[in-house]
Amino acid sequence: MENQQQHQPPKKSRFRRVCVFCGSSPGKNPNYQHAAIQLGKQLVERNIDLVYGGGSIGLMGLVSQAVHDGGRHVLGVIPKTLMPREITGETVGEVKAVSGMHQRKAEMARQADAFIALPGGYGTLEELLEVITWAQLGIHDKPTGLRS
Ligand SMILES: C/C(=C\CNc1ncnc2c1ncn2[C@@H]1O[C@H](COP(=O)(O)O)[C@@H](O)[C@H]1O)CO
Repeated sequence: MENQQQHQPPKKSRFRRVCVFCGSSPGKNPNYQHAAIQLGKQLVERNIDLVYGGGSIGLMGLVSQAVHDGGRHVLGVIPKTLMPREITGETVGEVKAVSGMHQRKAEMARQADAFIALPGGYGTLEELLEVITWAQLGIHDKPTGLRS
């Protein structure tokens, strides 16, 4: 049984790169941090790369570290002005600096095949609602999910 589990073929996904929106804080409930790490590991298990807001703090830092540690590509998209606030220490993967918040969202949406939102604050909510309304307007037809 143990051997069978070790030799499971990798799970296949129709998505190549998924965008994750999540909090720049770790949140009060440890389940949120656990969910961020688990989501990162599930992306790795399915051979899916990550695009996200580029921060190294909070849940953003946890999910990006998990994907990077698992050997998948991480693309962080972040406005230059937010770097001192949302990046502390080493960054993981590729960091793309953009000129503003709108450019960030547009670039994340362009790069992703689907969107997943984890717990977060107003920023996460804003990002999630924007991609939902873009879908409503027919700007994209990429699936959007919420892991609450
Ligand atoms: C300021 C502008 C628009 C409205 N605000 C935001 N739009 C997009 N992303 C945002 C906004 N405010 C914060 N963020 C980012 O969301 C991430 C998570 O933040 P949270 O509050 O911890 O959930 C974080 O990277 C924020 O930078 C101008 O168009």
